[in-house]
Amino acid sequence: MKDTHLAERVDTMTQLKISARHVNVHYGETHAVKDVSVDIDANSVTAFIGPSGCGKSTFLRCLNRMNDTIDTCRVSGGIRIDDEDIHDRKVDPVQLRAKVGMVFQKPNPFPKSIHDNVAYGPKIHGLARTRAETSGIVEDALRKAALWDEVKDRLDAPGTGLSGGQQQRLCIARAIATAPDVLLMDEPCSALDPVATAQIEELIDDLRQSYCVVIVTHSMQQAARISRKTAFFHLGSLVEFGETDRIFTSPEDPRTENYITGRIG
Ligand SMILES: Nc1ncnc2c1ncn2[C@@H]1O[C@H](COP(=O)(O)OP(=O)(O)OP(=O)(O)O)[C@@H](O)[C@H]1O
Repeated sequence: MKDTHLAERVDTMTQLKISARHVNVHYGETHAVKDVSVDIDANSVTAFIGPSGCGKSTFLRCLNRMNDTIDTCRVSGGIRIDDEDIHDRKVDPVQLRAKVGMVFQKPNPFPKSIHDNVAYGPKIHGLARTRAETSGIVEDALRKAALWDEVKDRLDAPGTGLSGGQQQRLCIARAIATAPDVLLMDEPCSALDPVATAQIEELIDDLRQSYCVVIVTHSMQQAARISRKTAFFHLGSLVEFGETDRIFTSPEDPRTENYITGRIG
């Protein structure tokens, strides 16, 4: 009996990727994220949902210290990834962002070729020393982003010339190319049509096997389709967090229920 408990505990421990404790974020006088604590699993998709302005994106940006780049923004509390404090003095935020990649709402390829968009990160992080190594990383990342077959014959063409959905997959390939463990996605499908959205959702489902994916979405249907756990935010607070199926079928907090039934938000 004891052994079973231990096995369960070890299993739980090995699955934990990100642990946030009492995270608060202020922009000047605005208290955007209020005392948020949450544990996020490895190799899993976790969705952040909630009405506009509830702090989902702000909290997401805490996970790779992207808020450090905003002058008025103050973050307090603890965030550990693989049990390492991401605010420790020895953590270089640029390295952290390579390990915790980010994909934004609007596809934002660099004004460079498809190849160079993906090669850029590995080059600046010293992951590729030779042309052959770079090509290998580019191909691997484009394959993982389910884009290789569509672009392999035109790697020198500009990334900005691709369709919206292809551009977003290029941005995912760019994030993957620096060998991250975590992929943060801030409404990655909101600028895409339903076909491109379905392709990205399918891709996220594949990526889950190798990465910890955290996605902010306005679409509850999307959260229900792709995530294993869901966090519902409201007015800066994390109101409820748990298995996605449970959150959508039997939420514990009336605010969650009001949101998923369309009464707020
Ligand atoms: N750069 C910023 N400077 C000042 N205030 C900001 C900034 N970014 C966000 N805020 C404020 O912080 C609060 C949370 O915003 P945030 O963008 O995190 O919410 P959200 O839930 O992601 O919203 P949405 O779904 O509309 O993107 C809001 O009141 C917003 O106005």
